[in-house]
Amino acid sequence: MDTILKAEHVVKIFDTQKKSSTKAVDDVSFELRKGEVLGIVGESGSGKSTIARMITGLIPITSGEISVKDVQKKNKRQLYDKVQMVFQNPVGSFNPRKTLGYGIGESLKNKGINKDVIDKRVGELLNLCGLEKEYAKKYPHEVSGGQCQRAAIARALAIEPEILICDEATSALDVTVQKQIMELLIKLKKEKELSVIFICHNLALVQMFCDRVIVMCNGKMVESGTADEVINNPKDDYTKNLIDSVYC
Ligand SMILES: Nc1ncnc2c1ncn2[C@@H]1O[C@H](COP(=O)(O)OP(=O)(O)OP(=O)(O)O)[C@@H](O)[C@H]1O
Repeated sequence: MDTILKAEHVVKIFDTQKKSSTKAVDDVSFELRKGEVLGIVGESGSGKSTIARMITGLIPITSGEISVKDVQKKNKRQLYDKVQMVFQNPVGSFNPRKTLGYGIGESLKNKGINKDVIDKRVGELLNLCGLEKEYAKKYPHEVSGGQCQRAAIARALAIEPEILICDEATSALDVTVQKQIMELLIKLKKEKELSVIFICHNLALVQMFCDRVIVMCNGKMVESGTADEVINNPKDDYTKNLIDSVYC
């Protein structure tokens, strides 16, 4: 499988005050292959979201490098077209005064695409994500959390990115809806060859749906491998504890 994203010796230091700083990510290297779902797990504060924010260019990298295939260094426009992100709180991520359809089509409008084409595309995107096209007329507060997360995924897919980063995107949803959203991501991976980075606390979901997993602890990557290897046969003590705390 082709490598689509490569992180090499990535470090992120946050300077909180003059005398104190936090090494949120410490010498992390990994790669994402085309059409795979890569899970990132680890306790709260272990650096998972910081990795996601560096990949999308929301925050700068202190040292090391993250390269995305066919994206020139520091070209934010190219990066935005290739990498999209979905967050934990779908309702809050939409403008409450605008319809879901408006939110889904906004990036296309910004590209100068005409309204009829956008409306058609929004309907297709909603269908792809398991919602009827009538949902385009609804407001974020008029739909369930799971439906809103589907709409958020539709919005992220509007400009046909190759990489989707889901940062705790299922965490606020109940278990059945979490599984449905994961099944949608797997469908998109198969149909669109989408590569997904799935940041999640739920190891059972990660084992079920991710191809490979990396485990973060205090900013360091302590283990990586296939989901089955890491979860059924963890080598690192931290991973063992993480798994025991969930399954015991
Ligand atoms: N903007 C910031 N300024 C200072 N410190 C930060 C900032 N953002 C994150 N940190 C710190 O970096 C570390 C890693 O945070 P991060 O949000 O990446 O963890 P996480 O693994 O995603 O946690 P969670 O699972 O709770 O979302 C934490 O110690 C956090 O307090």
